[in-house]
Amino acid sequence: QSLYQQLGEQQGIETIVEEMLYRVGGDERIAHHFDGVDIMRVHKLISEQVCDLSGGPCDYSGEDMKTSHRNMGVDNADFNALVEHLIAAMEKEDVPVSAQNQLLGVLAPMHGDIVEE
Ligand code: HEM
Repeated sequence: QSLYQQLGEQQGIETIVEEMLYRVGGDERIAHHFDGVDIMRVHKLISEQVCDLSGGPCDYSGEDMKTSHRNMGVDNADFNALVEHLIAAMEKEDVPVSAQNQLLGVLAPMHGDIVEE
């Protein structure tokens, strides 16, 4: 089974990203970064990116990670907080731990482009 399939394909990925963003919005450590942001658009783009990276039939159409997070002042703790919410969302959707780790492994190299401090 491909990672895309283990994440529940398009529907599963959209649910996971929605759940993650919902938790991010309720986390006072990082919610302020999303003030004034079009969250539906970010939901669409992160879902598309995860679909693409996990081997699904999508082509990510957003900005690269360095451009889209520039001057945001995201630090290590912010990054870890978002990852924490992603893991919680995958747990909730019963994604197997090995698949969770595969997705985290694909996202980890983006750390350097997203974290600035
Ligand atoms: C693995 C970690 C992350 C991934 C995969 C990711 C992915 C993305 C993607 C795909 C977009 C849309 C790009 C575009 O606008 O074209 C985006 C935008 C955004 N991200 Fe992230 N992100 C990550 C971490 C973070 C963190 C830690 C924060 C802050 C706590 C953050 C805050 C934002 C904000 C505020 C936007 C909206 C920018 C705007 O529309 O002006 N991201 N992210």
